[in-house]
Amino acid sequence: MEIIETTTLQQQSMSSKFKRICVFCGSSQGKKTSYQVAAIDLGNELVSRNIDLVYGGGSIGLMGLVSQAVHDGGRHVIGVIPKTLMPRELTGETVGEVKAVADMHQRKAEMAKHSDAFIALPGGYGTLEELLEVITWAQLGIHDKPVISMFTILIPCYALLLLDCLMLMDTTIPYSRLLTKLWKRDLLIPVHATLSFLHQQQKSW
Ligand SMILES: CC(C)=CCNc1ncnc2c1ncn2[C@@H]1O[C@H](COP(=O)(O)O)[C@@H](O)[C@H]1O
Repeated sequence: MEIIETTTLQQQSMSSKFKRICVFCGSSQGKKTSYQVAAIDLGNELVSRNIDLVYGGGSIGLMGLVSQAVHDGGRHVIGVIPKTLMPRELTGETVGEVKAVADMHQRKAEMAKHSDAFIALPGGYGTLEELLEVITWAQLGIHDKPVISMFTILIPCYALLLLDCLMLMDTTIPYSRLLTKLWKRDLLIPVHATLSFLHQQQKSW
């Protein structure tokens, strides 16, 4: 305990259980520059903690920003991309390693297989779908990896409204019970605090 408290951030990252994190995020950059800043910050934070990136491949939107930041920082990037989306006009250039998969289902499975944790940044239908899928898999016990939704942190009203509706309907397990590991309510937390939280929690995973 003593040792952990006095350990520097760098030492902590060396001993981090999280070697690779999957980031779900928009294929567009979004309206607010704060989303773009968050994507670049997240990429830089992964680099500073010696964590590699798994993502959906391509250089478009927030996906492009986070992957470029991780790649520029010298960490390994794995882009998992369905063959049908591979034409450059759809996705742009992919940095790092490209894993070609048959379809979207295989993509999600592959992304999950290679990752120790999941973080969602703002995005559209695709991001929301990916986020909900990994939450659902956790609920079913298919994996026991942390899921952090910066989607709901950065877009609190709409995303939380949707999830809160499900809870009001009592059709889903409340977040707090679903995954004590799933962090949701702390709004406006900067990216580095999100990663620090993940580090603090890592013993429970
Ligand atoms: C045909 C077309 C419009 C391609 C756009 N290009 C794309 N290239 C790669 N992955 C994507 C693309 N569009 C959506 N995705 C997937 O859906 C997520 C983002 O979708 P969205 O922008 O949130 O909804 C990404 O994490 C990625 O897994």
